[in-house]
Amino acid sequence: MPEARDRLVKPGNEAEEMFKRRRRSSGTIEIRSDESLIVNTGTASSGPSGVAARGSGRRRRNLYRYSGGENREVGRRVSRRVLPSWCPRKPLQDITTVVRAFERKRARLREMGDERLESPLPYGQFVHDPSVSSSSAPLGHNFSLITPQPTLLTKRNPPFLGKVPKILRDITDQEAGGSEFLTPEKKLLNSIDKVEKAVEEEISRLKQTPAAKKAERKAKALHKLSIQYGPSICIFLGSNPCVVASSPEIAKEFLKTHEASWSGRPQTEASDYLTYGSQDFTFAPYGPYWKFMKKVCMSELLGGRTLNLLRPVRHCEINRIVNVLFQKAKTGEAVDIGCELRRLTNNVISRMIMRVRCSEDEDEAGEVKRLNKDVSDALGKFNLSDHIWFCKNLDLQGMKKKLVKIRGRYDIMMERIIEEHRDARRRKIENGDDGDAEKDLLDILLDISEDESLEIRLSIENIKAFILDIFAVGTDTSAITTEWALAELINHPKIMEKAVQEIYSVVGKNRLVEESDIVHLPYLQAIVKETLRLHPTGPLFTRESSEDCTIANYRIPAKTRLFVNVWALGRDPKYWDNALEFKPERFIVSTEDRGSGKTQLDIRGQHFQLLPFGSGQRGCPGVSLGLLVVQTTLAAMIHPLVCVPVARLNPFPTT
Ligand code: HEM
Repeated sequence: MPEARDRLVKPGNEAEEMFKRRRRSSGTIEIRSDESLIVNTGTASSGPSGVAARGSGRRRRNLYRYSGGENREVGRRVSRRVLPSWCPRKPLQDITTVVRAFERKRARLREMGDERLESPLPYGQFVHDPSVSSSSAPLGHNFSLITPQPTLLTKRNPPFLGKVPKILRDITDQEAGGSEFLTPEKKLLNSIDKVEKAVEEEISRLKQTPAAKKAERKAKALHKLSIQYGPSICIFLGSNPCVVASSPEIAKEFLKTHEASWSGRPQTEASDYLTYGSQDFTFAPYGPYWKFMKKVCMSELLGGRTLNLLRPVRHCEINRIVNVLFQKAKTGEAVDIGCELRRLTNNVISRMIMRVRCSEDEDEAGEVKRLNKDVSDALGKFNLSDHIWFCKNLDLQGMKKKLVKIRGRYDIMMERIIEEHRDARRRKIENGDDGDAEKDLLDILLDISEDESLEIRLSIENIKAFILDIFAVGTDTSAITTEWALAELINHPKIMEKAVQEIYSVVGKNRLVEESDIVHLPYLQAIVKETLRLHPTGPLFTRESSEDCTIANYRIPAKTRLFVNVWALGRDPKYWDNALEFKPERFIVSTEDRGSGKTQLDIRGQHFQLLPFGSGQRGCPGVSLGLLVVQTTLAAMIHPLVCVPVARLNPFPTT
């Protein structure tokens, strides 16, 4: 942190002067519940820079603003961007006030016996690492997996989960004792370094928030609007007209009654460029090419036969994650569950497509993972050029440059992988071996592209774009669903207990759950459905109209965007009793219920109050794969085994 150090080396030891000045001031510091600090400077108060503050003895409004190193009073024209009066004259030069304030708040909370200090953990298996802030990730970032021990249930969490407060506390501890040999400057430097590092870490974590989680926040905001204005609302995103469907009836109108008009997808600059001009599947316009790919997907690529063929790949990856968790539990190490789950789904998809794992130690695999992340980020980012017509060619956010780089890297990697596959295929043909046993999705796509009898010939761009699609939509979705399911189970120990008992009764204690067990685990299936109802990973899926149509008496022009608010549909009180409660039992149909004509709620798009995979022709073609991965992984993670089998990491040889 060279700049901070430079600031401190000033003639006349300015930092020490400031320490003294601060000690002289008799002001008290209050802390608001949102952790912002306010100085109550007493009757003859003066600000840190010696400028008198107006009024006295009251909570003061922020009257000082940082300008050219001085915290000056700004008078009546109070700027909205002002620093509070306790703020030091130069940023981060003296943080003792901040540190002391946090100390006081801690002491006050201790006096009050803050309830949060007393809260027991929900379930013995997972302990939240208090040093890490909670985030939109259902499990936060770090969870320690601990072998179930009843005593652990009483372990207490400290009041604040944020990392920065913890560091500030450490700094005060450092000040309190043991560091008397350090000069004030050294202490300050250490503190500034620590705070800066922590803030940088927090920011980079925020940046890593997957697009699916950001989408959930948007869905919540639109839900609030729909409560006020009704189930179908029209909004403008820049110059683009959009409609939002927030009730099952309206969703049905769009997705079933007028399905043909709403089977397109809106294009964005990112989707168009990364998919070689929408030559993929997800963003392809509704037409003959899309229909051909849909047929190929359902019969070949994501159909039952291919899924069976690639079952060992999934089994092996689930085995691996169970091993990792078990090893870490033995040593008491913290596990970032979200990260492990994303690694699992990345590996599953990557190995199913091209036999390459996404583990960090292999160069190529690491690049697959990084690219996947960059592509998801680019596709999920709000781009002004997509919404404001005069920004179209300006590239104000530097998006175009980023896209060119990402696609360049992707081209290089994919061309090499395709070439390797072609070589392997040639060798196989020369050896007279044309069996299906070790075919991956890329092999199947190459077979299709070489088949001259088909109505559409796939180009290399089509293949590359399709693979990019599957990575973008097939990895995070399954990982986040599993993470949410785990979070719900941790918060509902009785449901967890019931699920574990069910797994015991079907699988026993000596072997790992397999995909073939899932049909015999109805309660586990219900848990996953309930998770998808409350936490759909596609909370707001989009379509675009190809022609004018009239819905709910509103005339909607062609090229209007549709947002289906799946998040709101799953909470509609008209369809769900105690909609906010996590209750898997609502998906269990007893024999008596069946006798009285009650049927299972369908999750594949027949019931419009539950659309986690969309609906109709354009619905998700990866439902079966997604459900298999989520259900089996969840079952394997909550199933306490007597011994954990050693992962066979390579059932299929990598090319
Ligand atoms: C829990 C996991 C998953 C969820 C919640 C999910 C959800 C969705 C949703 C909501 C859509 C939009 C549907 C619509 O417009 O009606 C979609 C589309 C799609 N999904 Fe999934 N998905 C999951 C897993 C997967 C997997 C594993 C794959 C493939 C390997 C996949 C491939 C696709 C594709 C290709 C589309 C675009 C379909 C089209 O435009 O025709 N999904 N998914």
